[in-house]
Amino acid sequence: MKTGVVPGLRDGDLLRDRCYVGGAWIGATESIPVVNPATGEAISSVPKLGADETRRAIEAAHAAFGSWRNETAKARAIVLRRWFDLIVANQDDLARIMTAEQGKPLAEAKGEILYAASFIEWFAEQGKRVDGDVLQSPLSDKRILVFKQPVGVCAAITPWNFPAAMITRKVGPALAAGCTMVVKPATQTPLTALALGVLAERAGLPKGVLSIVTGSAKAIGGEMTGNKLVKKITFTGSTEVGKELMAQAAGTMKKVSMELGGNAPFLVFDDADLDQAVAGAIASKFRNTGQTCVCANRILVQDSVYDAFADKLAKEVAKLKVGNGFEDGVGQGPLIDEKAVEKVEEHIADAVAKGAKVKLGGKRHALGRTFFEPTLLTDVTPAMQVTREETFGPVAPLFRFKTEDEGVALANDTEFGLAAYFYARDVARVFRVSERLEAGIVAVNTGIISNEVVPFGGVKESGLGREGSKYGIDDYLAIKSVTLGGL
Ligand SMILES: NC(=O)C1=CN([C@@H]2O[C@H](COP(=O)(O)OP(=O)(O)OC[C@H]3O[C@@H](n4cnc5c(N)ncnc54)[C@H](OP(=O)(O)O)[C@@H]3O)[C@@H](O)[C@H]2O)C=CC1
Ligand SMILES: O=C(O)CCCC(=O)O
Repeated sequence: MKTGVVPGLRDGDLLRDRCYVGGAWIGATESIPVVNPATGEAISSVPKLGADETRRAIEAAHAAFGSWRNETAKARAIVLRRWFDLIVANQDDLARIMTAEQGKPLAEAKGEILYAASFIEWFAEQGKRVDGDVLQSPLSDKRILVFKQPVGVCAAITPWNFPAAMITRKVGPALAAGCTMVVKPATQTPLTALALGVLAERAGLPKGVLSIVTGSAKAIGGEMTGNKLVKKITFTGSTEVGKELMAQAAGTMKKVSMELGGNAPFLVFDDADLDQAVAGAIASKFRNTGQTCVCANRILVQDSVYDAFADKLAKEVAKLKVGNGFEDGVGQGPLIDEKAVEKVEEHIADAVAKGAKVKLGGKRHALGRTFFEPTLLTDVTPAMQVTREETFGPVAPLFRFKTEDEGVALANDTEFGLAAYFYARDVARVFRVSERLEAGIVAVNTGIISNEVVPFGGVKESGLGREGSKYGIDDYLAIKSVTLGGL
């Protein structure tokens, strides 16, 4: 494997063009190129696997389940801790692989690697705290116990925007709980996933406990959702595909977790600290060049502070440096592909046609390809496409509202309910609005909500289940009651 396409990579062995199935690294007759979105250059290729290889991975996971579940939680935690240590030790190389295939700036990629590692460390510990229960029996001759047991073989499908963290946020709790797992990473970012697989193997994870398959989404997804050995499907990605997978999984009544699309409101009330609100808006809106499901998608600003906020925000947006993620000082990398750029252009064109004004940016960046200018739109109204759909790009649309009730109603006027942000200083308002926002994740006076301790997940069409946090392991456990009679 040539490593020059990942600048500065020290351990070339991390860059794999094979998949990890049942403890072996396998190829296929067909392969899929992996392209650097900043340069268009092919980095490598990965095998185009299908249903047969996925079935093999599932069968290996099934075979491994018996012994993995019977290990003590402490023994599993020791292996997971070794994996965590290796991820941290190799953070620089992993980040370089990620920047090459995903485009995000190197510093942001390193941040994601540590974020990803934190889920392995956290769940290694949490696994030791999965306790059963003894319930108060309503009958004097009976005792009622509760066991918590691993659900079994799990299958995960993950997106390209967080090539490491979306995997570890699923694998960490699954393996800590005693489940085994087959992962299908996004076709655009499989190399980070495979590198994590290399480190899992080095950490001593038994064969079959974790497999990573790349290839045809429909064939792999079809096998994962149809195979009776799989007891749980966990997915992060678009709502459209999530619904499809959920319908497919219904055939064998699998447990499902869905982290789907968002349309996050970001409210700025008249009592907000505007400088802090601007900093939060930049952090939330422009993280990963606007390509996260928790990015602020609609910035709703109270009338009396609208102009001041817009001016302050424009000054900060203008400072964002666009470029190849390997260059120093770059804060905004490329978008993932041409289709993503077209979606951003479509949202801007639609908004402008309906009366919005481009305060800053608004077009492809002079660097060409998939680079886009950080954009600020004002006078945006609910009639515009950007109000309904996730833009998934560096566009900050500013809406105006008059009263708290109107702001909250606008914020909730979406079928999505993942993240919601607001800036306010009045304590009563902070409580009121936190309670009224229809979202799984609410951020008050901050633009960043992601760490291993916060429960992550949505309501409405943003999905089901919670990842990370002390609750995240529950999705990988089945509760069994045991009633003892004749006492
Ligand atoms: N909630 C979130 O975190 C994310 C939301 N999105 C939203 O979705 C939009 C589209 O992004 P996109 O990458 O296409 O998201 P998708 O939902 O299409 O992709 C996410 C994952 O699902 C896989 N997949 C796609 N189709 C199927 C299928 N029929 N069966 C099984 N697996 C499937 C993909 O595989 P493959 O890569 O092989 O196609 C990938 O691994 C974005 O613009 C954004 O709005 C996108 C990414 C993350
Ligand atoms: O965009 C996503 O796919 C969700 C991950 C973002 C985060 O964990 O903060």
